[in-house]
Amino acid sequence: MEATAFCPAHITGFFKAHLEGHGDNLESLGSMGAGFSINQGVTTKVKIETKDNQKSNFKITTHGYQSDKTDVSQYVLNEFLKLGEFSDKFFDIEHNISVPVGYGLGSSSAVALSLSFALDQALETKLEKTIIGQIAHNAEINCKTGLGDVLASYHGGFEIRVKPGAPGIGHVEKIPTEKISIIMICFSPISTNKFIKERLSQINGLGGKMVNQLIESKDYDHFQDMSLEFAKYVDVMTPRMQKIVKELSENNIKCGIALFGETIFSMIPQKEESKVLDILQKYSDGILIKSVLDDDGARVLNN
Ligand SMILES: Nc1ncnc2c1ncn2[C@@H]1O[C@H](COP(=O)(O)OP(=O)(O)O)[C@@H](O)[C@H]1O
Ligand SMILES: CC(C)(COP(=O)(O)O)[C@@H](O)C(=O)O
Repeated sequence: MEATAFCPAHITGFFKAHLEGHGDNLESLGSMGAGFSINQGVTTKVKIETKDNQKSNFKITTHGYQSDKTDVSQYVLNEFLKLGEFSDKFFDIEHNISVPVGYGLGSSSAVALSLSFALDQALETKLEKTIIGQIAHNAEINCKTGLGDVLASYHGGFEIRVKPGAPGIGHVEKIPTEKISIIMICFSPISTNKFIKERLSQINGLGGKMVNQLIESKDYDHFQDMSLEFAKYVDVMTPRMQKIVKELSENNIKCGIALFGETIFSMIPQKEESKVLDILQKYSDGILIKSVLDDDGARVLNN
């Protein structure tokens, strides 16, 4: 039994945390906000074998960008283990992570959701799609690695999260766009876990107001302006980021900040791509990523 699934990386431009909800069940927690999913992300392959005399019942291998922990994957696996009698099974899990981990590109949510889809397929548990999403969402909330990324990357596209919560509870409004390119430069990671534990309480209503404004304008340039304002407000702008934002703006190029990371993104018409690349390529200490939107969201891949 074997299955592979993909989940796009997701970038948040601004958000409002919802960490108190109905009875505090994890599915009702999350965030409102806005962002977009891209066609790079995490591909997860699950192979289920018969357990021999291995000590553990699972092995997690990561290809591509590496991470310091795998607790998100373990949470998802444990939730599936509760669904049946799998004590004679060995789970060989392989994540292929094509975006850097910890830079605001939602790698942890893409790990969780691609694994949840792959496990459902490989185990033939035939869960409802929203339940598959809820398992991944709960892993993120539990490990404090994200709030709204699972809801967003479940749906894909350029989205406004108008109601917080896991798939099936939260709602997104997708904003249709012309064919645009996404260019990003990533300099250093910011731990979402640390931010949620230490600084989240200092952020108040701005993200919620921005959601309402974007519902009105539905415009990606407006989204980028608000993302910059939000990043200044939550005080994540470094001098290096300010310098690049200034240079892009002097060349009439809009950009925003990926939360939480020292990462700048620019959503631009495809014909302007080379202008942005020419500027960002000079900063050779950053990881440059060129992408397009993924409109489909997380999914099982046919092998
Ligand atoms: N299987 C996993 N793969 C990648 N990261 C994981 C995994 N399990 C837990 N994590 C944690 O999630 C963190 C990445 O999440 P986060 O800080 O939110 O960054 P990102 O913006 O990339 O989502 C990693 O540094 C790691 O501590
Ligand atoms: C911004 C964040 C809280 C974290 O995002 P990341 O660092 O990519 O895990 C996100 O989950 C959201 O709710 O919008």
